[in-house]
Amino acid sequence: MKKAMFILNPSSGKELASTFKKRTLDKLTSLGYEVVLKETEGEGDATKFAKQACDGTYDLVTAMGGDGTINEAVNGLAEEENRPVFSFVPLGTVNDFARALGIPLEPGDSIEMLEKSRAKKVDIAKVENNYFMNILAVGAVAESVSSVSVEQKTKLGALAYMVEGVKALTANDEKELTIIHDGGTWKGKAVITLVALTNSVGGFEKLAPHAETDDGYLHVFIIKQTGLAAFARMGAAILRGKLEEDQDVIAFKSKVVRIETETPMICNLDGDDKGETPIEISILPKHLEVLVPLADD
Ligand SMILES: Nc1ncnc2c1ncn2[C@@H]1O[C@H](COP(=O)(O)OP(=O)(O)OP(=O)(O)O)[C@@H](O)[C@H]1O
Repeated sequence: MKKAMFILNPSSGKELASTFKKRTLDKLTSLGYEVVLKETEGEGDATKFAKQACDGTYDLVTAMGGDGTINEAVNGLAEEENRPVFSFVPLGTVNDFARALGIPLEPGDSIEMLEKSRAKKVDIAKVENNYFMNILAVGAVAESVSSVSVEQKTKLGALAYMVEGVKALTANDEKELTIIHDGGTWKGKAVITLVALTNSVGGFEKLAPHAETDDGYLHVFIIKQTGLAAFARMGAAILRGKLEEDQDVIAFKSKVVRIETETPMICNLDGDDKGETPIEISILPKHLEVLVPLADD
């Protein structure tokens, strides 16, 4: 019999988890899995459980929760040799990984999808001992995201990030950076540097339109200055999928990126603060097999 571990964060998505727990259990059982249910109680649990699922006896790990839980589960799988196939039911505010993979954002639909799915090999990125699937940010937005409170998130959802992001980006707080990449070294002042793996960043599905989940590259955007006028212009460019054409943006792709700053700066990985500069980011091509809808290419 096939075996699946179902990792569930009961606090995710305004308690939606309890509503969808039974449906997920029933679906996995009907697909022929013996299911082991693991409910998280706090930070690190999803990572610990996902690691346990790499003991060679599991075929599938299904995680249900927000981006935080999904990221934790991927971090548990990333280092292990016997990685089961991964799937997830998104219950978050933003759900960038789901958007990028074409996984339905409605939890019921993403549970149904398990029945008509295929395993796709996707890239993840590594920064020291941490892994991310969507985005690393250094600079204004990274600092601002860390200031969004749980209450703000619950009340305002993605808007909370927008409010803090706008505040930070319009402040035009430039920092001296050195970015070493496959094509050379860039030195200069920037407000924020983004390293994206997927097209969807912060819910904007066209921020990095050329980033494919399995293209083997880190997509770097250095935003040199913002201020109110530039911010409005870049906002419009993001909606058209043309950020890289903006006069104050430098964009390139690379397999390895090293970011150095004059003073240590917070790094935000998929929405959570993890460490400080200097950092070296590398891509692990097609490292994780994820269940996506059958129709997705
Ligand atoms: N039983 C629990 N009760 C409260 N918090 C928990 C529980 N289990 C895990 N957590 C915490 O929940 C957090 C992850 O929450 P979640 O998966 O909803 O991600 P998120 O990043 O807040 O989602 P999003 O920003 O997409 O809404 C982790 O910080 C983890 O420590």
